[in-house]
Amino acid sequence: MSESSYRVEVAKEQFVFSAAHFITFAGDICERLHGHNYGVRAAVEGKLDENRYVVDFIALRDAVLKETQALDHHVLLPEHHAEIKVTADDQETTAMFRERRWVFPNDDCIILPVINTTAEEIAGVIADRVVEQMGDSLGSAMTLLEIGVDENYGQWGICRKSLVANPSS
Ligand SMILES: Nc1nc2c(c(=O)[nH]1)N=C([C@H](O)[C@H](O)COP(=O)(O)OP(=O)(O)OP(=O)(O)O)CN2
Repeated sequence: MSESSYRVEVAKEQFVFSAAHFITFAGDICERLHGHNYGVRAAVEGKLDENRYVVDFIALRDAVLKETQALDHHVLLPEHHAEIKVTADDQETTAMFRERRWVFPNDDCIILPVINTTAEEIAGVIADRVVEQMGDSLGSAMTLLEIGVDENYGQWGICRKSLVANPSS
């Protein structure tokens, strides 16, 4: 008999956040600061539990919504970029790339544990935070969490996180 696996997806209208960022690409090209109306979606795969669902999609929805809203109306900066150096004093956050410098009030910024604030990396951060937030409600029957981040109405970066073999990776 073949084994079944199941997938739950949440893709709600409220899963949007507006944020500013800039990335580097092609080695040393650094974008100008700009913004996106990002979209987010999430999926969990696994077997059915005793409720006959993979995960309560209300719990998944609420966790994704919380992490989405946390990013709204912020400047997203990378913590681990080799050349974009981000520092903060008690009032202002400064990002530097070679001779260029951007200064923001601290409250306007979120420094993400990423190398580049691409849609893929933002998806990875949201995935980690959703796993952390959901804790035990992501039961052992679940095998995969997938988070998608859309930068521009159809340009998705996706992170797939295994929930069994090595949940912390
Ligand atoms: N795989 C990825 N590719 C690109 C990413 C990314 O996160 N993952 N990001 C970018 C840039 O952030 C770029 O700014 C994308 O913005 P977008 O507005 O879509 O690009 P355009 O310059 O074409 O903007 P228009 O508004 O459509 O003119 C690039 N690649």
